Amino acid sequence: MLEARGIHKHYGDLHVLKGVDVIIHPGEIVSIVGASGAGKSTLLHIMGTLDHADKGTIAVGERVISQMSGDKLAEFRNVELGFIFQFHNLLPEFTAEENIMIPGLIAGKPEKTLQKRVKELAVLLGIEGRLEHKPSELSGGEQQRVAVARALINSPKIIFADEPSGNLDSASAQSLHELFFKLRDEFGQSFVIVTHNQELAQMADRMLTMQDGVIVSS
Ligand SMILES: Nc1ncnc2c1ncn2[C@@H]1O[C@H](COP(=O)(O)OP(=O)(O)OP(=O)(O)O)[C@@H](O)[C@H]1O
Repeated sequence: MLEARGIHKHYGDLHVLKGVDVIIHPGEIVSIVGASGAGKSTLLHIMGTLDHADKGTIAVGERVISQMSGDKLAEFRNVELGFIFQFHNLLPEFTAEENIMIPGLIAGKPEKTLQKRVKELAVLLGIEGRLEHKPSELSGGEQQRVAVARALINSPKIIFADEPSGNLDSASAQSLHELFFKLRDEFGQSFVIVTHNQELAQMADRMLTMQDGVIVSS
């Protein structure tokens, strides 16, 4: 499904990724762990095409996405990849429903189709009663579920999550983690998750441990 080969990244003199290889299979939940500064978020961003590698290739299915750029890459990212961040990055002036629809509107899908999909996702994620509210009127756990729905709206091949439960209390974190596994079990959704949460990391199908810019165990 996703194959990253020989990924190198420098920030100035800092050699952050030193030849990283990763394969993500369909329907797999992979966690990435390691000490602060090991390069986890940098790797996640490069796999998700939010940042460029200095060297190496990334392919999703048959497509070598590391060679794509501009509008083509933006379109691919919007439709085929989903993202969940620690701070959900919801737009404060829009309702939960509008936030969830945005990647679908960007992809040019009809509003009626999107409204139907939002309703289905909201029921699945347990936020059906919160759709008319703005992010500031939602709990942290609800905000993160809205972000999960937004990541799912275009049915992406892979969802990349960077510390998705880093800002949640332990009960909300646990229920978010259970949701990831439910989405995997019911729909075969793949996830790549950078986390300091040991419980989540251990629950994953595979755990990649990074140290000083390389994967030391997988
Ligand atoms: N845009 C940037 N410019 C310069 N240096 C950067 C940039 N982004 C990350 N770095 C540096 O690259 C190294 C790896 O950062 P990265 O965020 O990938 O680590 P991490 O393993 O995700 O850490 P954490 O667990 O603390 O989030 C760090 O030393 C960081 O300071």
